[in-house]
Amino acid sequence: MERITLEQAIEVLVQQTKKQTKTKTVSVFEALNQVLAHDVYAPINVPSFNRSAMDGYAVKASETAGASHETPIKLQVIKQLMAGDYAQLKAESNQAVLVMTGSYIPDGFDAVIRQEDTNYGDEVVELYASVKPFMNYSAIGEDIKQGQLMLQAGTVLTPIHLGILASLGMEKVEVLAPIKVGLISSGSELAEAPEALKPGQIYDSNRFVLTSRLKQLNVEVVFSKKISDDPTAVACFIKEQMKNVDLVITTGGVSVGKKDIMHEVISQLEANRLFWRINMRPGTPVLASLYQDKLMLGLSGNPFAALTTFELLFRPILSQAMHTNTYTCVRKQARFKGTFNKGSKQRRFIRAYYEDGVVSIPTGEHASSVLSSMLGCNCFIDIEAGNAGLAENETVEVVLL
Ligand SMILES: Nc1nc2c(c(=O)[nH]1)N[C@H]1C(S)=C(S)[C@@H](COP(=O)(O)OP(=O)(O)OC[C@H]3O[C@@H](n4cnc5c(N)ncnc54)[C@H](O)[C@@H]3O)O[C@H]1N2
Ligand code: MOO
Repeated sequence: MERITLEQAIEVLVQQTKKQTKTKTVSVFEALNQVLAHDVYAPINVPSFNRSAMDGYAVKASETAGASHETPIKLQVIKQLMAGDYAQLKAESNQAVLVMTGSYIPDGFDAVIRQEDTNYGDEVVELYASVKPFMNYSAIGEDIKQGQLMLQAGTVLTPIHLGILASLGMEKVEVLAPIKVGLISSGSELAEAPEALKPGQIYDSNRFVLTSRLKQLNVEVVFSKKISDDPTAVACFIKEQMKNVDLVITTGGVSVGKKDIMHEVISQLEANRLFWRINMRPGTPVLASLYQDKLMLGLSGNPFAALTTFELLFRPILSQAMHTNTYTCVRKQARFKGTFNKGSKQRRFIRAYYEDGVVSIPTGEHASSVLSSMLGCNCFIDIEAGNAGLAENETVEVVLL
């Protein structure tokens, strides 16, 4: 089978991804990182009344003209309104209302003079400065106007979004149900703590990286299982579990070795192979298939390869499923700092750190089998096929994580 490009692979995967149709209603408190199912229009004005932005006195601006320490103006204080108080008043001439920051400003008053510019009077207040109309006055709807489109369907909810929903008095919100993913790391060499390592074994790290990454992306991880290199065991497990998930991700067993069992798994399941091998390093031998009309994404077992192909392939799938492009990797041009001498016949992604238009690479190993030098990295540099290496100050393209 011909190797395909990364873009072709993404296109095939996205085409086979069904959009999530299930929604659920959650409390705004629980909605962090979930995808909004519908547009939200503001049901109320925020604030829903004219309010004071200062501790002071609500006045009519025109009645403060010319006030100074030499020529104070006296107003009658007809009411004291703390934040949360309300009173229906009829403003008459030369009157003021003592207000606090956040207090309701009764109709007829159009500005607030801060208390520092007064004698703090209780019944009569002396003003030592004038104010312009709407000074220190936060008008109804200043923050949000009733009827305004506030949040669009497909928004991945952040703390600010939740604050906005809360300020609109919304207790619950309808979100897309997270998609369900099952994860399998395959390999007879894989151990898991507290098991002691036998000679020839390594601890399974892929499952921990990918499961936690899926959770960060608000995906429901239905199972996360380590299985030995036994194609029948893996096929049986997938057969049994496929009904519970929207997609299965596996790591390991996709290359050409005797124990690269995922080819046999696909054949036992009679799944439909979509592609095998992408023209890129790391992670070349990605094996994608369709089983029971659902995607199975077989990633390489090498930890850096598994992580890279997960980010590059799964995020477009998730964006498609969740009706949003928020998960899609952001690309930027950057100035390369350092040197990278490894030439590359194939397109290559290397781990790096991007900040303020400059990208640098870690000093550790760049091998596909090495996870630790990913520490502190926040992007990949996308290096085109045939590149001889990277030179200082060269402009490169980075994919942000
Ligand atoms: N003769 C050839 N050999 C290999 C080729 C090739 O074209 N011809 N391709 C190489 C490339 S490139 C890659 S990438 C790997 C892909 O191997 P697999 O995806 O089949 O993965 P495994 O062989 O199962 O494992 C590779 C490596 O990663 C370790 N591993 C596996 N699972 C985990 C895990 N969950 N946590 C941590 N480490 C894991 C495993 O022990 C191996 O060391 O094939 C090359 N070979
Ligand atoms: O494709 Mo592999 O480059 O070693 O991860």
